[in-house]
Amino acid sequence: MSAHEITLPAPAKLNLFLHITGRRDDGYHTLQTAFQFIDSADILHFSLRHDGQLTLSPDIDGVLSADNLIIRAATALREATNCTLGANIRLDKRLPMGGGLGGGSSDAATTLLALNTLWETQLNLNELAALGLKLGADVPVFVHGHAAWAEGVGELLTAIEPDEPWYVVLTPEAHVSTAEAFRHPLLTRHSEAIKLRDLNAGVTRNDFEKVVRTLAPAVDEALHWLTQHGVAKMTGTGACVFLACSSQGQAADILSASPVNGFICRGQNRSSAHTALDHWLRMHRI
Ligand SMILES: C[C@@](CO)(OP(=O)(O)O)[C@H](O)COP(=O)(O)OP(=O)(O)OC[C@H]1O[C@@H](n2ccc(N)nc2=O)[C@H](O)[C@@H]1O
Ligand SMILES: Nc1ncnc2c1ncn2[C@@H]1O[C@H](COP(=O)(O)OP(=O)(O)O)[C@@H](O)[C@H]1O
Repeated sequence: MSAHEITLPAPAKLNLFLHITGRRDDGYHTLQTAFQFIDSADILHFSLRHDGQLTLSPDIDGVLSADNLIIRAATALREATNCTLGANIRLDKRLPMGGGLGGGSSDAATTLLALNTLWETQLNLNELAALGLKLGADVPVFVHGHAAWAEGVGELLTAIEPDEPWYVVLTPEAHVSTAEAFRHPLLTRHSEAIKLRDLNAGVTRNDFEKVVRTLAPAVDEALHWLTQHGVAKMTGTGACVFLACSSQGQAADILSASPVNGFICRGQNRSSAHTALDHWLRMHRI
């Protein structure tokens, strides 16, 4: 393994709950949520270039390379640090897109972590998270790499240690635009703020569920079906829905009976991107 190359995962997240508590003057909504990572991930491979060029392959259908959060993250890091190096980046896209699993944000965070290492730009995690926040509200939690209680627009983070259960995640055939969900007239925008200690008191929900169920009948059906087995929730602005299970076997059984496609995975409080980066740093004795 050369010090000019690094391969890191970009894990997905679940929003264990999501309450919208208000709206800022700039139109953005304030929320409370809990993020936990799962062991399903995209895989990104980076190799250093000295000529300043940035390449990404393969393309994602429908996303211009310049709009890809990977290229945007790399460019933001280069500009913030006046770095003149470049990279060839390979993306093995495994996560469903636009499903509330945060794959694009996680790809951006993994890119910041990987290139900050290869380029030796030496930003700390707070500086990388601030850069990431300009790309998307979910990027900071992936940069910090720990399950978190989040407030603000998702950037005020407190590390938490929820259980790490097996989950069934269903991926209904529906695309829900985050912007459309946020501007829906029937969205609950003023949920009462709760305290971190109330997290496990059974009082949480995802405030987007009501509007997304009307916008996307496939989400409604998936939630309806999964609820027979326990407290099912949607993640982010959907479309994916999930259920915590008591064992891997129970998760597999529920998935095999499901009329909707999906996968099973394990909750993780530490991001696999950080675990892999630590391993790489140890191998290179940095
Ligand atoms: C609600 C979450 C929970 O994780 O949803 P998912 O994207 O994961 O489903 C995120 O915070 C989503 O944040 P982010 O991914 O940055 O949203 P973007 O796509 O950039 O936002 C699209 C649009 O939604 C609105 N928006 C977004 C975030 C926010 N806190 N308030 C808003 O009102 C804005 O109009 C914004 O222009
Ligand atoms: N590297 C990337 N991976 C996924 N989506 C990306 C990426 N770069 C830009 N996008 C855009 O971001 C949108 C949201 O993607 P994603 O993060 O997968 O979903 P969500 O925000 O619902 O969790 C995609 O539909 C796509 O247009």
